[in-house]
Amino acid sequence: MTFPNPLDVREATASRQGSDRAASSAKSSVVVEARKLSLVYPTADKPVTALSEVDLTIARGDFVSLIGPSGCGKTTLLRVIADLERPTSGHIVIEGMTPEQARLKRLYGYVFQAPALYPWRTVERNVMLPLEIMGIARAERQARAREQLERVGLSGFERKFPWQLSGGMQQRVSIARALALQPDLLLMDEPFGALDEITRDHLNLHLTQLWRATGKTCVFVTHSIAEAVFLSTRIVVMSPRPGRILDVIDCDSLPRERKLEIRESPEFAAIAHRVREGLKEGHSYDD
Ligand SMILES: Nc1ncnc2c1ncn2[C@@H]1O[C@H](COP(=O)(O)OP(=O)(O)OP(=O)(O)O)[C@@H](O)[C@H]1O
Repeated sequence: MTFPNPLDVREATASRQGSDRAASSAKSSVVVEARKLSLVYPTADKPVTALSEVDLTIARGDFVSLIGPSGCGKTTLLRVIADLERPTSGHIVIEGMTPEQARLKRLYGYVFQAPALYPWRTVERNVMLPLEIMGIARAERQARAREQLERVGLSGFERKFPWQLSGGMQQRVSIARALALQPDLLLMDEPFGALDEITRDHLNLHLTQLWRATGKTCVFVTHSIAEAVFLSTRIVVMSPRPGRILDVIDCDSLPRERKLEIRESPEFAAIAHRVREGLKEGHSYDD
C-alpha cells in the first residue's frame, strides 16, 4: 500500500489555513462546555448509567482524546456533543448553542469507527453527499469534494468506488466527507481502531498534520494510549461505567508539530505513564 506524502496535505491546505484561522479567531475560545452531564439509558432490564456528572471544557483548536475502558461512555459523550443522544441531566453548550442548534447549523463533522461509505457511489460522490443534502449546486459540490479529497491525500481517487480502496483510504474518505461542510468541530469515534498498526501510524501522522493545517477543534475517542498521546493537546481519562472524568492531562511538554519519533521521547513516556496510572486507578466497577 502506498501513502501520499503527508506534506502534500499541508501544501494543499495552506491556502485555506489563513481563512480558517481568521474565522476561528473571531469566535469564542470555548467550543464545548459540559457541566454535571449525566446520561442514563432506560433499558428493559435496569437503567444503565453511561455518564455521571461529567464536567468538560474544550477550547478552540484543541485536539482532545477521550480514553477509558470499553463501555465507559466515550461514544455516549461524543454522541451527546453531536446531539445524537440527550443527557438526562446537566448542561452542554456547543459554540454558545444547544447541541441541537449546533447540529442544525452543521457545526460538526462526525467520523464513525467504520467508514460507512455507500458502495454504489464513487469516492467523490460519497464526499459530495452531505453537500447534496444541503442543496449545494453541483459545480460547488464537486469543487469542495475535490478540495477535501486533496486535503486527505486522495486526489486521483475521485472516480474509484469505496471497495477499490484499502481500509485506511476508506477512512480518509470518511474524514473528507466529515470535512465537506467545513465544520468547526471534528468528532471522531475510534476511526482507526480496526486498522493494522502500520496503517494506523500513517493515519495518525496524517491526522495530526491535517489538524495543524486547518486549526479545527477535534474530539477523538480511542482505546490506545499511544494514539491518544501522539495526537492530543489534552487527554481526558474516563473511569469504567458510569463514565466520570478521572484526569485531564495537558500534552504541552510535546511540540505541536509531531513526528512518529516523538513516541521514543521521555516526555511522551511520562504522559503515557500518567494516562496508564489514571486508567489503573479508575478500574473498579461501582454499579
Ligand atoms: N442505546 C443504548 N441503550 C442502552 N445501553 C446503552 C446504549 N448505548 C450504550 N449503552 C451502554 O452504555 C455504556 C456506555 O456505552 P458507550 O458505547 O458510550 O461506551 P464506550 O466507552 O464508547 O465503549 P467502547 O469503548 O466499547 O466503544 C455501555 O455499558 C453500553 O452498553
